[in-house]
Amino acid sequence: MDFSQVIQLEQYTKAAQFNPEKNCLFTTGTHCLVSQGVRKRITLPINDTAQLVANITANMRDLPDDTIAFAALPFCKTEQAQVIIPEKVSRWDKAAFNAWFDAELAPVHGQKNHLSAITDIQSQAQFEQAVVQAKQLFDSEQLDKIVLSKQTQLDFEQPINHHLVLRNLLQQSQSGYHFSFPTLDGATLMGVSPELLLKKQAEALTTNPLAGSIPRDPCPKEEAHRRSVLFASKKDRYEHAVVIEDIQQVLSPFCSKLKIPAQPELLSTATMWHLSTVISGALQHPETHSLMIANQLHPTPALCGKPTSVAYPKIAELEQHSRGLFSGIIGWFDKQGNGEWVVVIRCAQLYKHTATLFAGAGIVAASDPRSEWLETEAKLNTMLNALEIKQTYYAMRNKLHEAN
Ligand SMILES: C=C(O[C@@H]1C=C(C(=O)O)C=C[C@H]1O)C(=O)O
Repeated sequence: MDFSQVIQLEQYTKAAQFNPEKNCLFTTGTHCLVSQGVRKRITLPINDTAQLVANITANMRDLPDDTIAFAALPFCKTEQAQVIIPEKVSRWDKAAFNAWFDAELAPVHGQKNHLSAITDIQSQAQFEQAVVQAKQLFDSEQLDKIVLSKQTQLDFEQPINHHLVLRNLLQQSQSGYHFSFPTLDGATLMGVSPELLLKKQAEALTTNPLAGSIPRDPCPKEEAHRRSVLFASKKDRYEHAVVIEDIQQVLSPFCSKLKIPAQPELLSTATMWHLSTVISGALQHPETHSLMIANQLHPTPALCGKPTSVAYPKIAELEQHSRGLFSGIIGWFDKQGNGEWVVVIRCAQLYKHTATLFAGAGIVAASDPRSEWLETEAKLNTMLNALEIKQTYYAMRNKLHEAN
């Protein structure tokens, strides 16, 4: 599917309205893909990439040529990918979808989300302690970088209003890749990722890794200061360089051309600044499936560490919980293997009265444990804003802090 071609705007009928608890959504650039119905739902192991692609190809073989599927792959290679092949996928202009969704939402505007409790799966002290422990690993020179994350569970008085959260995500983050995916456990994985792992269209490849971050600030003067601090930060430039080096190693064997800018740029989301590099390439074999490459890039050192084989088991040890789909990858692909994959960050798993939020930060030898914790707090703001609970969240946090 080539999104550079003119897209026909399809109007939904009342009977086929988009429901975040049932349908998949993925936005990219100025377009939005939304699913209707489920033709097939499958789970597939991801530890063997060639087998994964063979399984996917076999499952799509007898389907019409214009079939599009959505999938979410977990962080951990011993877990399974969830694939949804819908009955139908509509392609919308993103602004038109946004306006339509907002208008459709009018009757449920009143149903706000009221936060009742916060449960940290790792406390601030535990997270900072894990950073200290990780820094000791750098001393023994086993590791260049490791990404540590936390999960926070938020409980609400009523079941979460999924429509409202998605509407807010679409409106608050104009750029980025919005996604909504109904997972097998009955939850909805919803968020807006700023990070493109891979876009593949015929022979053309693009990836846009982010690593090295600083929270945004409402004051323009402070904002300008933060941008220059981030751009000049040796610690963040190193964190970023480790990712670029790894991606270059994975992509080179696939590509006849690979263009990697000599230095990163700054990219902003609604809440953060990041160091960003847009890498483009041409494939030697244009028929290579996007997942063949994406599953080998995943997890990059932006979400895991370097070397991957050392960072991977250390993450399990230091975080002491499973990431599940968080920091995995999510995207769409067509029968020809074209597709787009983004990393599962700035998101939440919504289930009945509960939202589980995820945030991580890249740790290198020069990391300061408190700053890394604050970075993860700032990264939660995307979802706190979308849930419309930021003020209550911080008020409750302060109370918890005082009580301890
Ligand atoms: C892990 C997250 O973000 C990742 C880590 C980053 C960093 O360490 O600077 C930046 C972007 C992402 O690659 C997250 O948002 O939860």
